[in-house]
Amino acid sequence: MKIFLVGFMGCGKSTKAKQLAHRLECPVIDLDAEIVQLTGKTIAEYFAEFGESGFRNLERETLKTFNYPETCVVATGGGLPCFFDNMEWMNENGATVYLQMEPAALVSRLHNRQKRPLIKDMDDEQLLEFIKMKLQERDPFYTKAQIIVNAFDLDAEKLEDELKAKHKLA
Ligand SMILES: Nc1ncnc2c1ncn2[C@@H]1O[C@H](COP(=O)(O)OP(=O)(O)O)[C@@H](O)[C@H]1O
Ligand SMILES: O=C(O)C1=C[C@@H](OP(=O)(O)O)[C@@H](O)[C@H](O)C1
Ligand SMILES: [Mg+2]
Repeated sequence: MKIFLVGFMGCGKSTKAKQLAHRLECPVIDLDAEIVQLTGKTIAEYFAEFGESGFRNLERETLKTFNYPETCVVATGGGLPCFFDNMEWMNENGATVYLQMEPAALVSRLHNRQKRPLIKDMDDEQLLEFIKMKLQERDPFYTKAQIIVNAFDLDAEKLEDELKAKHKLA
């Protein structure tokens, strides 16, 4: 079973994917990190060179062509479910979990903005407005996930229990 974690930047996908994979004793794949490895560029450099549309094309390609192990946890980038048919593809090819979090909590998690080109020059106030606007646009995609959890106080054990209940993980 492939488990895809989706949600807004800062909700903890990359962090929780590692913890969950550790509990399940399976590999973790972070699609942003795979893109960095594949291209030899940071996400910020890739955006600067090829624009957001270039990044979205490569992101889709990476999602769909990666040679996934049978069981793994996959951290997706925050925008990935909201382009092309990526969300449907994940729902058809694995289990999907939306790590949901309030805008103000997301702001408090997003200290390291330089790594994230969409928000790199924003102060807290601008970021809060941006998140409120973007979440309205993205929530309809995220909420297509099979499991929706509150990401604020989420621990990996609870997440594992939810997945076992819903997907009969071994
Ligand atoms: N449970 C947590 N409590 C506090 N901070 C967290 C927690 N989980 C992640 N973080 C921090 O929040 C930020 C975003 O986490 P990250 O896993 O990179 O999110 P995403 O991949 O969804 O953008 C990081 O700085 C990380 O250290
Ligand atoms: O929300 C987005 O559009 C993005 C989120 C980032 O991933 P994280 O959600 O892991 O920060 C990364 O893919 C890129 O900067 C674009
Ligand atoms: Mg991440």
